[in-house]
Amino acid sequence: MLRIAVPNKGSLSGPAATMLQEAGYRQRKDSRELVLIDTDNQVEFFFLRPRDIAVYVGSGKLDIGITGRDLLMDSGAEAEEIMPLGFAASTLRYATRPGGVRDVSQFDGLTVATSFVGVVVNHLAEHGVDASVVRLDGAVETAIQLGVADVIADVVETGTTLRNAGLEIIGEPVLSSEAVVARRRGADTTDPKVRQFLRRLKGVLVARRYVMMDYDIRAELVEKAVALTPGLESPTVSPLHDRGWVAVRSMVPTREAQRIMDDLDELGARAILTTTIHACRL
Ligand SMILES: Nc1ncnc2c1ncn2[C@@H]1O[C@H](COP(=O)(O)OP(=O)(O)OP(=O)(O)O)[C@@H](O)[C@H]1O
Ligand SMILES: O=P(O)(O)OC[C@H]1O[C@H](OP(=O)(O)OP(=O)(O)O)[C@H](O)[C@@H]1O
Ligand SMILES: [Mg+2]
Repeated sequence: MLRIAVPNKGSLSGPAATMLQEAGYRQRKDSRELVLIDTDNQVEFFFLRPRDIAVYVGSGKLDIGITGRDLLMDSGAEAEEIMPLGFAASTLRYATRPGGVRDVSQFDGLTVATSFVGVVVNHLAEHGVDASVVRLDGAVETAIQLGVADVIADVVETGTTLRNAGLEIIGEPVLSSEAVVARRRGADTTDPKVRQFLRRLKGVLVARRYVMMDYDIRAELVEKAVALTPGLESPTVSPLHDRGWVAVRSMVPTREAQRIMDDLDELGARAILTTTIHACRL
């Protein structure tokens, strides 16, 4: 049985559960359930604190885990990222009061508050800066107002929390994060159970990023049309009963679908349809 760590709370837990459900796995009905066995798929899910997941995976007690890249790097555990999952995207940024220091190079002698002590200590060392680091669990933004720190390093998505706290971002991003699949460093990913799990998640990612596009086009324009919709490998072109026309079927990136439909329409394509992809294996 494959043993998988899944976030039990916070920004990662809802999207992770949705992705696993779309990949065909059973999900817990009650958020207090700690373990769930999906016998049909031969998988055991352990619902754990996002910050602890890298530790369990790094110790080898669990085969695979879903966590944030920032949490994985901060943990110092013997675990590594094997697949980005595209949700819970954020950046770790330094911030301070307007008019304060502008960049990490000016942090000598200052105090930095953060929940990501491992990442921040490494970042300061890389820049040869001698600053103190204070570990806080959350709501780090308030540390400056209360005089606990001069600078904070915190997770930023929209920037609203920082703005509301009267702080501004300074310097370059410390780290760009998103949800990832992690495994023990160097672990065997040729294991068929692990490969099947990764293939299922990849299928969900592709199904989310692409739509299926169908259209009819005059046979002499088909080369121009397929240049607009090259598909992942090669589009399917089928003859229509009316010999002057062909039907084309191709996967296109969801974000570009409307522009491609405009371009195809312009070219003379007709009956241009897009349909969502529910699941796939490529
Ligand atoms: N507002 C946000 N938008 C996107 N990702 C976020 C946000 N806040 C945290 N994350 C990401 O979610 C992951 C989990 O963070 P964390 O464990 O702190 O959960 P949380 O969502 O902050 O919940 P809580 O602090 O209530 O436990 C991290 O990888 C972090 O980068
Ligand atoms: O840039 P924004 O869109 O405002 O999002 C970023 C905020 O979201 C998270 O806070 P959370 O609500 O998890 O509280 P926490 O600080 O207690 O973790 C994070 O720690 C930031 O404070
Ligand atoms: Mg948080």
